[in-house]
Amino acid sequence: MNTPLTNQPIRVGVLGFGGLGQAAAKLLSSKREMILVAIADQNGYAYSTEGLNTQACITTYQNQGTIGHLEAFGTLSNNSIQDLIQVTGDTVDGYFLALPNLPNDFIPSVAKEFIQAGWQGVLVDAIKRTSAVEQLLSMKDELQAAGITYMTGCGATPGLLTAAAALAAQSYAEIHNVVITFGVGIANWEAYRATVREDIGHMPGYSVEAARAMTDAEVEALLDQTDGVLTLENMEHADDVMLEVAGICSRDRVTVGGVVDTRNPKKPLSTNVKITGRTFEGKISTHTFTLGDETSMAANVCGPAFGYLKAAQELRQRGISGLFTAAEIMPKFVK
Ligand SMILES: NC(=O)c1ccc[n+]([C@@H]2O[C@H](COP(=O)([O-])OP(=O)(O)OC[C@H]3O[C@@H](n4cnc5c(N)ncnc54)[C@H](O)[C@@H]3O)[C@@H](O)[C@H]2O)c1
Repeated sequence: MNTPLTNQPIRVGVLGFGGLGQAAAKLLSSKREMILVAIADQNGYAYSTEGLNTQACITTYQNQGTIGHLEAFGTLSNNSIQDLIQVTGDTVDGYFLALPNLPNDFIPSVAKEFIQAGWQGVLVDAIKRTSAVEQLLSMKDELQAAGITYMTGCGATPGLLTAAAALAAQSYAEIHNVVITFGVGIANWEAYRATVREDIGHMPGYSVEAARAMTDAEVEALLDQTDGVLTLENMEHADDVMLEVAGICSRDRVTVGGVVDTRNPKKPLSTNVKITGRTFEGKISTHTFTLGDETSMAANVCGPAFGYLKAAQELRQRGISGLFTAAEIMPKFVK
C-alpha cells in the first residue's frame, strides 16, 4: 500500500545521482515529511526501507562511480531503473527523475517502464524541452489508466518560473508575453554534465544528438572558447507548451533564454520571469518575479520538484492520476 497522507513520511526514490540527484538527497535529509529510500544511477541502485544515509551515498558515488557499491544496500546493475522498480514495488510512493533527457525521449521511455511494470504512484521530472513534455502529454491517458500521477516540467524553468507566470497571469484579462531569463552559476561543468550538455544542444549549430555525442574533451574545448560561459537565446523550453496547455497564453508568446557560467558559482545575472498583459480596465503592465541571487540552481530545481511530488501525492490520495504540469498545480511546501 502507498503511504497514507497523514503521519507517515512519503517514501521517495531519486533516479539519477549526478548534480541534481545528490542535491535532492541532501535536501531530503532535512525533511520530516519525506524519506529517501531508493536511488538509481546508470550502473546500480541502492534501497533501504529505513532510509538511505545521504553522506554515505554521495561518498560511495563520488569515490566508486556508482551507488551500486553502497555497503549493505547497494546492487550493481546495467538495468538499474527496471531492477529497482521490481525490487521496491509499492514500497516507494514517488520518484524524482533527476535523469539526463539524452536522447530527447529518454525520460518518457522511463515513464513507459513504470507503466509496463504495473507500478502505481507519483513521478516528477524537471524536463526542459518542449518536445519532451509533448511526448509526455501524449501519454496522459496511458498514465491515468495505469494509476500514475505524473508531474512534468517541475524544476526551476520549466517549473517554479512557469508556476509564477501562471499565478501572475491572474491580474490580467489577456497575456501579451512571458519572458524568462535565467542566470546559472556552477563551479565546474562536471558536477552537472547532463544539464550542460543539454544546454549546449540549444546553441546555434548544435542539437540534442550532437551534444550527446560530444566527448568530455570536446565539451571542455567548447567551454574554453567561451571562457566557460554559455549564452542561450530563444530556447525550445517547455514553459511555452505548459502555459499553453494551462490556457494562459499561446506558446509563441513565451520566450526563454539565459546565461550559464560553468566556472563560477555566482549567478551571471538574476533569474526572472516577466509577465506582461492587459488588465480588464485596459491597462498594460508587467509583473516581475525574480529569484534571489544566493539561491542555487539545485535549490530552485529540487525544492519545487519535491513540492510538486507532495502535491501529486495528495492528488493520488484523492484518486486523481494522469499527467499534470507545473503551470496547472500549486506545489505544496515540504516540511
Ligand atoms: N527544469 C530545470 O529547471 C532543470 C534545471 C537543471 C537541470 N535540469 C535537468 O535535470 C536533469 C539532470 O541533470 P544533472 O546535471 O543533475 O545530470 P548529471 O549528468 O549530473 O547526472 C545524471 C545522473 O543520471 C544517471 N543516469 C544516466 N543514465 C541513466 C540510466 N539509464 N539509468 C539510471 N541512471 C542513469 C547518471 O549515472 C548520473 O548519476 C537533466 O535532464 C537536466 O536537463 C532541469
